[in-house]
Amino acid sequence: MSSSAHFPDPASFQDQSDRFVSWLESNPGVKVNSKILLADLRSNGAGRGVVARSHIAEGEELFSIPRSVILAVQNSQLKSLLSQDVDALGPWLSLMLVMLYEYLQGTQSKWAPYFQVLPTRFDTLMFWSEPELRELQASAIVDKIGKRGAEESILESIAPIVRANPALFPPGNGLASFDGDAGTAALLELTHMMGSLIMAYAFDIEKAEDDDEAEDPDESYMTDDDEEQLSKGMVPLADLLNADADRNNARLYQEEEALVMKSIKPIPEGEEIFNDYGEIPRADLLRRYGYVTDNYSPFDVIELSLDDICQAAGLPNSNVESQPRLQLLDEHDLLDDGYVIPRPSANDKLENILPIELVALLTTLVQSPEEFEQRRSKNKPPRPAIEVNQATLLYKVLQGKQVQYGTSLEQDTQLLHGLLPPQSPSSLEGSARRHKMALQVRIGEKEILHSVLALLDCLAASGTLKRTANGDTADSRQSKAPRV
Ligand SMILES: C[S@@+](CC[C@H](N)C(=O)[O-])C[C@H]1O[C@@H](n2cnc3c(N)ncnc32)[C@H](O)[C@@H]1O
Repeated sequence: MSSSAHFPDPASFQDQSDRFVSWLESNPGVKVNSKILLADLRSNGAGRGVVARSHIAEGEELFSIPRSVILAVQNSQLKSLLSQDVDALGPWLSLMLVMLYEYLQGTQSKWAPYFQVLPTRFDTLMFWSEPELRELQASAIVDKIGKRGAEESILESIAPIVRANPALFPPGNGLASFDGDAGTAALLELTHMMGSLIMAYAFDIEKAEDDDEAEDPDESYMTDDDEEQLSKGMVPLADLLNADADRNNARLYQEEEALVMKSIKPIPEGEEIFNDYGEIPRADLLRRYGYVTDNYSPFDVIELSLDDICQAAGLPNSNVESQPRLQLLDEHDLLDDGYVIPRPSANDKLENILPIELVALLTTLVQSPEEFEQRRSKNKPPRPAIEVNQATLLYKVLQGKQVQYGTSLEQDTQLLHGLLPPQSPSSLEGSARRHKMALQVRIGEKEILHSVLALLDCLAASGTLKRTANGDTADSRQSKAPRV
């Protein structure tokens, strides 16, 4: 998110910031260091952010937010107004319901000035149209958006509570109720807004007696197993810090009475104060936070699906029940739906970047029938190794993946350069901005495909690749060997 278009009433942007800070400071116990400033960073494409007014030393307290100010289930009145146990909904849905309640209270809500600075529109993948999503081409991220699952949970768990309590959840906007098609659409829109805010803004809140460091808001949109999860809360101001990979210079500490943001290095005057969202591939950054910067490119990955690997190996399908090779791996907990390969860095060797489960799968798939039967009769998984046949199969999978993207790395690089002058990245809005971010994501993934193929080429050229034990050559079992 970046621009005016994401915020309600953008003409009052600065007033809203000022009112928010005044409201925040009016809460007993809140402390805000006078060396920081809530800044308008829309011209950089970064919405609001926190900036150092003057030099800040390492370890200085930037602000302190008492636990009672956090927008969370335990601090909202809703719990006492409903007969249901709100906490039983789990961390995501319970906070979503509470935020919906507080939002619909309008100015009556304790957090009204806080809602005024939160965006109402997002560039997270949940909100991309089909044509926009197609720009991500073969990126595995497209299958991880989970919009349908989220809507099913909302309709199953949240809608009945909302509809049964119209006095607590007044629909507003000329809508008589949250029933019927129009009501359901409005409810889904509002709950998606709350879900997206939780995904990009909320923190996992540790219990008061725990004094450890904060977790970053890094969970996917309601896709986690809710068991054993910490409760979630919206921490005003702490969530107005942006992040930019290695530019992290502040951290939130969860103390007994308050959540305290401190600098973790000296911050010069005028510099932005950044939180840490984690080492996230740009595809995931886009899914969760709706933005990308090049600083995250070292964390890009590619994901190869089990289906694609099985297909390249000539298996008719990837059903565990009907494929004994997959069954054997599954029994040994070595089977996955997808295999993630990180971006190789300068001196990385192939064996350092390929997950062991992927090598085990490749090894199983290239074994001769006799060899496989031998391992299966002993109920032993294969000994994972990168030999000629495995390398050849991997090569074929990677080439197949390249084809799925539809355009080449060179074409995409040209497209990106043609989009806009690099010095004005934030001048793009709406679909054009999404198009650019999709290009950045798919370029990152294609670069990894190229690098891994190059590593395979090097390995083949080095002459160190072993042939498999049964003497099969790569060419006898696979259609195309690595270029040697
Ligand atoms: C926790 S909020 C930070 C406050 C946010 N900028 C705002 O104005 O409300 C996270 C959101 O900020 C934006 N953001 C964070 N870091 C960014 C960056 N380095 N560049 C651009 N946008 C960023 C993304 O839209 C993300 O979803």
